[in-house]
Amino acid sequence: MTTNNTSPPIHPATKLRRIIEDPNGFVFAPGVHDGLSARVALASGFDVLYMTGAGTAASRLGQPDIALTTLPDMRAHAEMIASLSPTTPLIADMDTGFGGPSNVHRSVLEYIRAGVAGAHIEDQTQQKRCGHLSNKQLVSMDVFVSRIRAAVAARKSVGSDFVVIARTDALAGEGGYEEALRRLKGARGAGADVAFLEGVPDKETMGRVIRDLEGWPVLLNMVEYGRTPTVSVEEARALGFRVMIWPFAGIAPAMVAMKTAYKELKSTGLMKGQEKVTPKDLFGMCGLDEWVKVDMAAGGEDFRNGV
Ligand SMILES: C[C@](O)(C(=O)O)[C@H](CC(=O)O)C(=O)O
Repeated sequence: MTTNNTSPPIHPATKLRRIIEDPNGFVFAPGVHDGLSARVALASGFDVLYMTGAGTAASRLGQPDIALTTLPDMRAHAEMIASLSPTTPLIADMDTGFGGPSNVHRSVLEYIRAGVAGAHIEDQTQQKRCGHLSNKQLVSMDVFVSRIRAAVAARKSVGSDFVVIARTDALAGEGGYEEALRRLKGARGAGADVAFLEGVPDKETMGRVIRDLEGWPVLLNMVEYGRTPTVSVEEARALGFRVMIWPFAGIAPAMVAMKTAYKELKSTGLMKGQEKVTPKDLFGMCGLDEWVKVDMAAGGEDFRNGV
């Protein structure tokens, strides 16, 4: 009998679930909005990534975060990002789950097949909008809980450790905090793994939700210049949050850098003052060396004389 000493890599969903189930575990994920941002985040040492839906709408479609992205858009984007480092957990935005329980069920199976480790599903209506905009419309608590129930059933149906994150946008609605808490507790009852209170307005509410959901992992959405005051990773952790995402960490600075560069090119006809980036630097960031190794290992000739 032959033995194989190399254990198979741990599936990223299992990795994520283990961190979340460890009472001292903490997940800290930067937003990535496309392949390049994912590459840069990985090269910066992040070991969990967050695919922002707002950033996906902006980078893939050039559109605002107002429900224009469909399941195929989000799934394809997530699959591409997850494929760049198949062992790194990717948490992805799943908006409303894209319909009724059957749609949510199917969306979760699609994300699992795409290699996504976990996703958040919210209680806005189908025509949702970014959680940091005004006049959001909510579905009833029953509809929300049925979305979560469908998501949990989907992951269980394929024996996946996929992490289901229940997001409520109810804080901004008429029922305020009490209604949001009721919804999160309902989602917990339906088997969600993590609570996500969207648009937390102050530190007092941060502490309150942690206390009120004691024993259950809570996510902090750190959208800078949104409704939530900026807190550091250390502070979030000290407050008791177990997951923290920074959705705009890549896309906001990228937009600023592009604006500056395009403006300069348009007005001066030259690109000056930028940090030097050669084509090889860019391709190197995107895995050129690994592809050269793949080619050589297979006995290919393509890169024998260098690139
Ligand atoms: C977390 C979020 O769903 C996202 O798409 O990244 C957004 C972020 C944003 O648009 O500010 C949200 O909070 O709704």
